[in-house]
Amino acid sequence: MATGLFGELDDEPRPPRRRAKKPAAPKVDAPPVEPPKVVANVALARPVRTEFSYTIPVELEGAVTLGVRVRVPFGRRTEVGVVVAVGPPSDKDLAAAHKLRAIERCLDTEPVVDAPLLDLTRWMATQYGCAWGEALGAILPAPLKRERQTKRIWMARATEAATPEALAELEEKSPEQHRLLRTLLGIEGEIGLRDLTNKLGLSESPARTLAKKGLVELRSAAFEPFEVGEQGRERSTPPELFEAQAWAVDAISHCVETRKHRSFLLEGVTGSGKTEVYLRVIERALAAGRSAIVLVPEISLTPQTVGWFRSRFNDVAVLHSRMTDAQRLSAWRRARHGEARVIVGARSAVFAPVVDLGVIVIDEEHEPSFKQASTPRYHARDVALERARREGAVCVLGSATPALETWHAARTGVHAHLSLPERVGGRPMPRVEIVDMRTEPTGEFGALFSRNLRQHLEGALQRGEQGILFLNRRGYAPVLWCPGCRTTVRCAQCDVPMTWHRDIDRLVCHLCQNETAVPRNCPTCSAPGGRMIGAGSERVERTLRKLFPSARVARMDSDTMHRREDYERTLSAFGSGELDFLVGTQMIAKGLDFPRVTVVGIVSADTSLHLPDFRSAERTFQLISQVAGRAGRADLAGHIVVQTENPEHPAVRFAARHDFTSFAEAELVSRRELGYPPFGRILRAVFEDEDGSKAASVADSACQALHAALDGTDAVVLGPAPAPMSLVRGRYRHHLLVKTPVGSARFATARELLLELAESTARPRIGVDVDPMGML
Ligand SMILES: Nc1ncnc2c1ncn2[C@@H]1O[C@H](COP(=O)(O)OP(=O)(O)OP(=O)(O)O)[C@@H](O)[C@H]1O
Ligand SMILES: [Zn+2]
Repeated sequence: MATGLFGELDDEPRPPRRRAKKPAAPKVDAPPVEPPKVVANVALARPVRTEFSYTIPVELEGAVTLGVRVRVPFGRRTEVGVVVAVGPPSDKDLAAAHKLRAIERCLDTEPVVDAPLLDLTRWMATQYGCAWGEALGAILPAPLKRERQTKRIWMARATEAATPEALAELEEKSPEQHRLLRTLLGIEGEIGLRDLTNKLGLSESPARTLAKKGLVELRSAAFEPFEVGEQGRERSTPPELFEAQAWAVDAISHCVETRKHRSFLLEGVTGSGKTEVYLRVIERALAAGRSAIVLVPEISLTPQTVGWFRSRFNDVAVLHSRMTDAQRLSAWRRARHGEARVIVGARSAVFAPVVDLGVIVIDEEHEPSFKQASTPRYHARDVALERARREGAVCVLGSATPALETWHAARTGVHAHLSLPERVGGRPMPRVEIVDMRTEPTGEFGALFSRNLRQHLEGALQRGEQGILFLNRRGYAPVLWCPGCRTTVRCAQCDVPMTWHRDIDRLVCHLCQNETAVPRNCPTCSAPGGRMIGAGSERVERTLRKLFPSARVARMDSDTMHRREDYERTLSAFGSGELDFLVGTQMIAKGLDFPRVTVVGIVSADTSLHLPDFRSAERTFQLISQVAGRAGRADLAGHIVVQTENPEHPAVRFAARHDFTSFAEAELVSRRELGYPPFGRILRAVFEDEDGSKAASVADSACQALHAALDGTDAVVLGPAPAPMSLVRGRYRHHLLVKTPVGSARFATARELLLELAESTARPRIGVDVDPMGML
């Protein structure tokens, strides 16, 4: 039985990186073998940066070509890999000719990866320091990574027997079953079991046990060929372009039509009609016989966004993380055979095997979610630029708040800089008022809703308009604090405070999803009277309902939105005016375009301001601008209220004035001084182990090795130090950073050193992140 090609499913956690076992050597008295004339190099998804040579049996000659998947023996098992080269054996192969083993089977009649994509994955492997096979693993759809495809999935629902009593009984005995059943009880109808367990961080076994007990019904269902936003989209007639839009469309399309590779930054304020520019460029790319890929952050893959594309083009395929195997494979095949010429998707859609790629659009290009958090840790923007360059395509990076890297690149001529400085129809940007929460009287609602925000919400409610309230934190209160011993209740597995979720009356760890009952007395000093401090989206929702008892309110965060249907239903209710206020986390920050929204409240602008990350000001600026951009998009004027305890912070002040340029200029000055991107490059290594001292000591020796190799050069080694998240799921975490100027040869030196260490170390687990987007 073959093990999964590149791990079973790409969203499952990867096993710790270990040194791969070399195939067992045959007995010494094996008869001498004729050296092979031709061997195949096969990339396997193992964390060793090398390919493996195999001989090609006669019956497979001709079938084994570049880019096909093959099954090969590996150690005592077999694995599936991709053929990346076929040719005469190397000297190394010849020296070990008696050890070469033969390919067992060929799984494809035509290559699954074409030559340009094969080259692109090799570039990725070098760039991000992973095995070629691991990079290939990122581009193939999950079903192709397994030899056998699953055709059915499990749907779960709570049964009649799942009464509150039955649920309460599980609470002590089996916290995992309790968590699963409780969540199921909160869902109307059924939900895909894998979606649910992935989200809750559980295996499928609690579900099976619950099914045996009769509390959960599991139904095996065939994949349904349903896609987002497929139904009921009317063809829409495109509006006449405004001058700035027309100019941008022409500049970009000209390159697409004349097959000239070029990259563009399309900087356009929120509501300036960037999407219309993408649509027109794609239209012209299609007319020129070429294909298009549109990348959006997963979170904005809303029916609304997708609908815009479906309403214009016939052959759109959508790729997102919640698709079933069959849907993903079908979209991928349609792209490959030229049936789908427009692909809309999240990060990994950058690899869609379209025919004659003409343009890649990255909307909200500054979003950190374009960087993958696990191996291969690629950034879809960088991959898109590289792919476009290799395939003679055009890359369009669109944003109201470009990443400083992108903006700097545009300023220095790397990207052509196009801008849409005004909102569609000359509408004014919404007025932003900053409220200093330190001076706001703390009454019953004061800490959460300033007088100013209350007034605006009240006005909107009276006029029949709508409001959006944003707080990037879920739960009711993020901290349970004991005034007796001045400690907070923390997760047993992670070094973070537990969040009180009032709807379920549990304390939840946001890192590992563990829950406990709310203790009556302080677990540290046994004193009663713990205080719930701070606020999350649940608290905002409850307080809002108290403030405006007649208002119709919905909350959108990952606790209330379990399925795509939930999300779609809530948004469409909001769109059709069945709701007055929408409360939510970053789930509602972007992409939404509702004409009746006139008030937006940012309940606290401070959540991202004090993160230990050099991008915290940039993130804060982006979040405020995006959320603010949801208001006043049609004929009604918009009001934004930004509540903060840091009203003087440049990120807050400049965002309130919609002044990206001044913010970027100021921020770049400090980036330059500190040698951070875009002026410097960063490498980060994280050392994780259950044994904290082991993680610390290996991090320490890694640092010494880096100092020995780099001291006296332009590279700076920082650390080691405990990572900001210093304990997660029982693993202690230490990290170090290497900083070099852009273009320094030392960057590669440091990367190699760290990668070699990571490959040769079983414990602690060492993760190396090239150009990291986060420092936690
Ligand atoms: N030329 C045009 N004429 C009339 N309406 C337009 C035109 N271009 C765009 N619009 C409309 O203006 C609204 C805002 O456009 P769009 O959503 O593309 O802006 P955006 O720049 O992508 O905004 P955001 O960054 O906030 O998502 C949409 O409802 C869109 O249909
Ligand atoms: Zn935890």
